[in-house]
Amino acid sequence: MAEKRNFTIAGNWKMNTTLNEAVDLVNKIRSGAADFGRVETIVCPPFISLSKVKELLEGTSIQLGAQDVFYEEKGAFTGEISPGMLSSLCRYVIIGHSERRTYFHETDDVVNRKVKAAIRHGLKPIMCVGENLDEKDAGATESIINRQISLGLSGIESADLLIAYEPIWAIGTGRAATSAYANQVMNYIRELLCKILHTGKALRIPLLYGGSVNAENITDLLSQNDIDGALVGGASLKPDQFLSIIRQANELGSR
Ligand SMILES: O=C[C@H](O)COP(=O)(O)O
Repeated sequence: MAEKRNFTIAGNWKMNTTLNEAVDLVNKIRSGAADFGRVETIVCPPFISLSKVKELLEGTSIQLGAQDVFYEEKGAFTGEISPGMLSSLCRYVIIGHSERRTYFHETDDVVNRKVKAAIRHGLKPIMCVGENLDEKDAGATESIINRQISLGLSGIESADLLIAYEPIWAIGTGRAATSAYANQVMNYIRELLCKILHTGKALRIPLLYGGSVNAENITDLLSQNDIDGALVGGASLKPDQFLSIIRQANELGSR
């Protein structure tokens, strides 16, 4: 996808920031990000801060995302948040992050239901996939990705979504995948999407890389043909780092 140079940079704040800290963080990002118009910048704070962060982002081009959503519309599901509750607040929602798959036992079927529910409500899912270290070492990366994408997107024809490839062994470890490795897997994902969806649709789906992305490795990663952006964890909590990542994406997109 050498011609596609409108990058997407999403910050996943995970379970970090109180309401006050979220306000402080978004104010710093907002004031620094004004000139980076070629980049679709997304911040994904915890649920409790979505409403306030939405207010603070008004008048900017920075988009808001949630970190999860339930698939039911409403009812007796204590602690859950429905797609209808989110759709008036955010444009994006992360679904199937490996931390949810690992700690909250989310299956591909649950991920699929969530993706369908989000799309039904006009939210853009950022569906996460990725192999763990044992799977990588066993040479099973492609079969794991194949399963997660085929089942996660089962019955879905819309291209209004993003895929985040996050090798689990690279998340929060400071050891990002090499850009060549990430691009190879993401090229596989692109080809898989072309088989599952109409090719024209598949080519429109942004593929984000996630796993120890920082200001030092972002340009190298985004220089790869099949990497359209990044899902950033730890570095998205540091305004200088996050702004540097967006700035570099903007510069690369402007060339
Ligand atoms: O959602 C973000 C990813 O899990 C990456 O996190 P990280 O940048 O801290 O490795």
